[in-house]
Parts: sequence; C-alpha cells; structure tokens
Amino acid sequence: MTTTSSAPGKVYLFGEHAVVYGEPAVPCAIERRARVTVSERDDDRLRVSADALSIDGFTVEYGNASDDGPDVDVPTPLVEAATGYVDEAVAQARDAAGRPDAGFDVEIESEIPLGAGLGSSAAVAVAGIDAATRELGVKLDTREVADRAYRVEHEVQDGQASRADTFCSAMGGAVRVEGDDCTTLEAPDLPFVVGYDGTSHDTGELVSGVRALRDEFEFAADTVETVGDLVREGERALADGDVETLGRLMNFNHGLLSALGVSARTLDNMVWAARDGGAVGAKLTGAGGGGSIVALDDDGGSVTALSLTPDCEEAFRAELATEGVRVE
Ligand SMILES: Nc1ncnc2c1ncn2[C@@H]1O[C@H](COP(=O)(O)OP(=O)(O)OP(=O)(O)O)[C@@H](O)[C@H]1O
Ligand SMILES: C[C@@](O)(CCO)CC(=O)[O-]
Ligand SMILES: [Mg+2]
Repeated sequence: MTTTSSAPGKVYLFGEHAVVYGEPAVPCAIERRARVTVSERDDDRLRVSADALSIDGFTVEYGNASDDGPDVDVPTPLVEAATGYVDEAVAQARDAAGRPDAGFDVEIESEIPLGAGLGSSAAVAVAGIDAATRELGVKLDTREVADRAYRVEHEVQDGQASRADTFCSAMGGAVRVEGDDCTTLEAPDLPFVVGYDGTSHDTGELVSGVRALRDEFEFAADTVETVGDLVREGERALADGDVETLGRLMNFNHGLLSALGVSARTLDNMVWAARDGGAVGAKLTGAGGGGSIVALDDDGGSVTALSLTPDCEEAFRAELATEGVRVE
C-alpha cells in the first residue's frame, strides 16, 4: 500500500521564540504544503528520498535502531540534520501503531523552503506521522498527530520546542498556543506577503541563542515577557479584524525579536522594503537568523518592493490555509 498526507507551513503573526518560554503565540497556516508519501516495506529498513534537501537532494537507506546509520557519502552531522525530523516522525508512527519494527519507503516533496522560518520541519513531521500511521492501519485524531509531531520537534531541537508550529500545521488556520494550551482561532483572511532571502538556518541553534541571552540578562527575560503582552494585545486586534493595529504590533514584535538577536541584515532589509512598499506591518517569521519575513499588505506594493530588493530571493502572497493535515 502507499499513503500520502500533506500539511501546511506557517507564518507567525506574533510570538515566536517567546512561546518556547510559555508566552502565547499566534501562528497562521499558509498554502504551501509538504507532502509525505509512505509505503510499508517487508523488512525493518527506512529509505528516505527528499528532493528538496539542501545537500543537493539525496536518497538514503538505513536500518532500524541497531544498524550503523545511513550509508551515504556526506558528513554525518549533515545527514543527521537532514533526516532527524523524518526519523523521529517514523519513530512516533511506529510507537502509535505498536509496530517498532515497521520499515518504510518515505518520499518527501515540499513547497516550503527548508530552515527558512516557514515551518518546514513541523509540516514534514505532521504529514509524516499522519501518512505512516495510516499506512499501518491506525487513524489518529488530528490533535494526537499534533502532539506526536510536537514530540518530534522537542526531541530534534534538544528539548527546546513549543507546540506552536506543529499544532498550527496539523489544525490549519490561525491558532493560539500558550504552553500546553492549544486552541484554534476565528481569523479574517489576512493579506499575508512573504519575503524569503534564500538562506537556511537551524531552529535549535537560534532557540539556544535566545535562551542564553535570557539567562544572562534579566532585561532579555523581560523582553520575552513583553512579547507575551504584545501577543495578548494582538489577539484583541485580530478578533476585531483591526489590520492597522495588527501591522503596528508586528512592527513592534520585529523590534523585540531583533533585540533578542534573531534578526539579520537580510531580514531587516526585507522588513523595510515591505514597509516602504505599503505594508501596514512587517516582521521576521519563525526562528530567524535569515530566512523569511511576513508582512500584511492588501494592495501588493510590498511584493513589488520585495522583488526589487537584492536580499529577497522570492516574494509571494500567502493565503491562509484553512485545512491542516490531510490525506491526499
Ligand atoms: N522537504 C524536506 N525534506 C526533508 N526534510 C525536510 C524537508 N523540509 C524540512 N525538513 C527537515 O526540517 C529541517 C528544517 O527545520 P527547521 O526547524 O530548522 O526550519 P523550519 O522548520 O523550516 O523553520 P522554522 O522552524 O523557523 O519555522 C531540515 O533540516 C530537515 O531535517
Ligand atoms: C523559534 C520557535 O518559536 C518557532 C520556530 O518556527 C521555536 C518553537 O516554537 O519551537
Ligand atoms: Mg522548524
């Protein structure tokens, strides 16, 4: 049998990083999806092909726990970084189905750039768990897929992950996450514009950087709490459909993320290009360090402005994905 599931990427209206320390955040799913196709094998091995992986796209085949790991001619840390989320998603599916020895051929196709703040890891984990459990004849509730995908991110990111990306990808739409409390939100179809600088960064490392700053300086811990205050204000603006206030708060959130050390010159340049192009607000999205920004702009001027910005490799309008994980 073969099973394909897909799940969307996301942008953060507000609250990334601070959400790791229990502050609320509001991510929104966008219509860019990762598709994971899984076929059960008749042995216990795992064969992963992922065209989009930045190490030139590759296929690896490796055994279950006791084996030596992937047999490929690329440095091990690179392979581990590339396959960590898939490995853990498969481990979750094996656990959910009570089939520790199940082997799979896994194929990943994704419209979400890797390591760019658009939630590629969460989408791959969510779609992977959904496809692999269905392939083994187990139908998980969407919230359980989200919970297991969270455990994948938590494991791969050395215990530093929130439930935000994975819950958002599993449920679709706009969501609110505060610690273990995850809810879906009524949201207007916001005019998201994304600018992507073409680079890739490691979420785990960026989270560690914020943690270190927060441990060193009390005012950095205060900054994280201020992000939480801003998100609560943002929730009211979202409920009122007050796009102008949402934009102002996004600008404020970008400044706070910048203070926490996770912006980059490319991100700042794209943020300013979007604002100059008429966006009501713009901020980096996701872990940062490079990657993507999100802006709110009804009339498309910011897409043009971003396209003319040397630091921007791709600019596009991103529609809210109302559907989360689904079987294809
Ligand atoms: N198309 C894909 N094929 C295989 N693995 C993928 C794919 N997309 C993402 N991944 C996995 O996710 C990792 C990137 O996750 P990471 O959390 O660092 O960035 P992100 O999720 O894109 O951004 P953010 O967490 O800031 O939203 C890759 O190294 C890889 O392990
Ligand atoms: C930086 C972070 O807040 C979002 C990454 O998209 C990490 C997390 O929530 O796990
Ligand atoms: Mg991620």
